[in-house]
Amino acid sequence: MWRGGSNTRTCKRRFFSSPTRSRHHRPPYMLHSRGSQHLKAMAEVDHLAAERATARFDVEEMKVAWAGSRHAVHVADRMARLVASDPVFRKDNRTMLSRKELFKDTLRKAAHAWKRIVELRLTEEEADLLRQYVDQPGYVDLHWGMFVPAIKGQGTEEQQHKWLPLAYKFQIIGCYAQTELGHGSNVQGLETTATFDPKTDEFVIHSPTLTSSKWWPGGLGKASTHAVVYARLITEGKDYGIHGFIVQLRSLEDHSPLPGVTLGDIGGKFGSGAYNSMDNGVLRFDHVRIPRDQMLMRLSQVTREGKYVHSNVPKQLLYGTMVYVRQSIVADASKALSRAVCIAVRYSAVRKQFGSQDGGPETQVLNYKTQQSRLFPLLASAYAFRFVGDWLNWLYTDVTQKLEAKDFSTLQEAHACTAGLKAVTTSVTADAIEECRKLCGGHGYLNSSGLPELFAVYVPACTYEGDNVVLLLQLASGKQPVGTMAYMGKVQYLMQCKSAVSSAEDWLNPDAIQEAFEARALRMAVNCAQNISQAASQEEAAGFYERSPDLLEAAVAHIQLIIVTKFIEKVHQEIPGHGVKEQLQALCNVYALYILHKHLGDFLATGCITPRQGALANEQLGKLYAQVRPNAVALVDAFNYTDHYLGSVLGRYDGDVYPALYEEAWKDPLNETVVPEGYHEYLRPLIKQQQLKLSRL
Ligand SMILES: CCCCCCCC/C=C\CCCCCCCCCCCCC/C=C/C(=O)SCCNC(=O)CCNC(=O)[C@H](O)C(C)(C)COP(=O)(O)OP(=O)(O)OC[C@H]1O[C@@H](n2cnc3c(N)ncnc32)[C@H](O)[C@@H]1OP(=O)(O)O
Ligand SMILES: Cc1cc2nc3c(=O)[nH]c(=O)nc-3n(C[C@H](O)[C@H](O)[C@H](O)COP(=O)(O)OP(=O)(O)OC[C@H]3O[C@@H](n4cnc5c(N)ncnc54)[C@H](O)[C@@H]3O)c2cc1C
Repeated sequence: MWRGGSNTRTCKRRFFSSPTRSRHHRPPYMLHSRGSQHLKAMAEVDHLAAERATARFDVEEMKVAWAGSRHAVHVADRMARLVASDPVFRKDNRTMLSRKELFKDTLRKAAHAWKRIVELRLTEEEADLLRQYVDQPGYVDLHWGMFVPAIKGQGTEEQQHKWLPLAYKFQIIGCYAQTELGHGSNVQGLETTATFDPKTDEFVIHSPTLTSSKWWPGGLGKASTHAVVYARLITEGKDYGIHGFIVQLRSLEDHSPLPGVTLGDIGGKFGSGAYNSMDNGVLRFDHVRIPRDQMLMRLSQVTREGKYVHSNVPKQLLYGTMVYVRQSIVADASKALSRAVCIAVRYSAVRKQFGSQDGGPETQVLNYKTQQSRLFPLLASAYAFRFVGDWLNWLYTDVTQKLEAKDFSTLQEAHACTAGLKAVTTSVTADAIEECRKLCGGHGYLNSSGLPELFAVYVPACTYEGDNVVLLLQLASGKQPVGTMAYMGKVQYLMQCKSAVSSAEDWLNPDAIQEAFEARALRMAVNCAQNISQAASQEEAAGFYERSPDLLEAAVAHIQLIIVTKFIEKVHQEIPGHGVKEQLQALCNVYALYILHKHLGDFLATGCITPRQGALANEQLGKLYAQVRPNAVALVDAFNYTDHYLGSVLGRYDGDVYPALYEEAWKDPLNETVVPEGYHEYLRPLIKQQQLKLSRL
């Protein structure tokens, strides 16, 4: 019932029928969209071969651990190669396109992707992977990611029967129109109205103020024909709060806006390329009429007479689509982070600076301890987010099944986990992409490094689907010691326990890590609760407001505990492949001890560990970095990304960075002419004027 989308890992639904399937068996380094001569040259050199030779584990098996199964590796590989080998999906020129060109390119790619999906009879799982590897935000994401899930989750069976087949075949294109100019975070503050008119059996959708204009919905600006619009339901003179309605916006004949509908794009966004491929839109309604049965009526209904009837389910199920997308955003965080880390690790192995005063080889920057201490925690975080993302997907599927059976007991836990994990993983990932840019020095600032665009396209994830601060504050409510909160049941022990760590190696014991993280999270939560009750002599809300910065930190501590716990659980499982488990163990320890080191103040202030134990954790961290070093390149190879998907001259599989950087520079439109446009208008007159002045002296 709550469910927005389907679990793509298991779904085998095919889109239409077709005679053939494509088969590609080339290794990733053959997948550049360049000429065959270049491919030949690339196959001959592997500047990272020495790095790959030092790996102490089976990379192919690590690919399986990363992807989740052999099947997942195989499908992802096939879809990535399908995209990389198709010239329509070229993206190396993206940052040089104008907004109009970029948008048209997005439409072309989406149409071509759909054509291939139908021709090759791809399953839903394959189609979604193809969408991901095309790697260009567009209306398709919102159509499949929010419009369809909203109808699935909030529509009655009858409504699903009517609307979903149209949406599945792209006979209509939908978006998710919730946010308004005046309100985004505060959903209950939305102003758009849907007033029932019993005379005509219709709802009248209206934007009463400027601030009630829908603002931001992706796909709305130019592409969508329909939207799920969130509006205040008014019937029999009473306001029943926010509900969802399916509203047609544009003609299915010529795409013109329907009467009473004003809509357009909200304008250019941060960075070149990046999220500018998306038509985030503005929408106003002037008394637009829709039939009553276009209110999404699974959770509540309005009868023909105008009576409001609420089904006996929690009203928060209305937010189900957001929960669905939040859990998919957590899975995406590990993808974005691993891309950035892959680029930074490979380039750091290629890049050399200093170290030789006599003309001998310089030092690979990856060998600098400072580079390792900045980069390896990010590598470990990528793996950590991947595994916690898998767990969250499981939790989401589980809660969805329970909801189908009218069991709402895990709803709050699922909301808290998706909200908190979305907030922490996206914030860390956005910062990490920027850190990877810096780790690549000056070349990281070039668009051809792929990092500026990756950052620009990723950073709104900290805001959309719920501002991260607003989401973290959601964790503070309704804490019952169940599920991931179960450790709170051990309050007496955790409030007074002392860590037994007495050597750096002791920090390799997962129990020691787990206990320190649990004690820290619990003590921070208890401190908050005490401070709130002290601050709130009159009412709890005042104390909550007063202490909200502390609550935020306590929420982060709780989420970090979940991530650490899920990583430890993963490593406890049976993991096949030579050395794979050992590498994951090392990365798990890097992740946990890095967080401990970074938030040492929390651990010390709450008395969970002593300053000496903190120092020992840092000592162990240094040893772990040395352990990761020879495996670093192979650990990013295990992400199994094609050069096309990475989109970075610095992150190339073959490490042949310099010719690629050089070649890329010449492709810039500024280099189309030797003498730039504007020379005769501005440069020449200036130079001549100065020459004239000088000759007069
Ligand atoms: C190329 C062609 C390819 C074709 C391919 C086809 C193949 C397709 C195959 C598969 C498809 C898959 C596709 C997936 C794609 C996915 C891509 C996704 C792209 C992402 C793009 C993002 C675009 C962005 C969209 C948006 O941003 S939408 C708008 C989002 N807005 C928000 O998030 C608003 C945030 N605010 C809130 O959520 C709420 O206002 C609030 C802050 C939670 C406060 O709620 P409120 O009710 O006002 O008050 P409270 O008192 O705080 O809460 C009351 C109560 O309710 C609980 N609660 C709150 N929320 C929830 C919840 N969600 N669930 C359960 N419970 C909830 C809360 O805890 C309180 O509980 P208590 O009373 O017990 O304390
Ligand atoms: C790229 C992009 C795509 C989007 N796509 C869609 C879409 O498809 N459909 C859709 O409906 N919406 C979409 N949105 C809108 C998005 O969901 C909202 O922007 C988001 O929910 C944040 O809301 P806001 O803009 O109102 O921020 P605000 O709430 O105004 O945030 C401003 C500041 O106030 C702080 N703040 C707000 N409330 C509190 C509080 N209670 N306590 C403490 N601090 C607070 C925030 O932390 C932030 O620092 C998109 C946004 C972006 C950027």
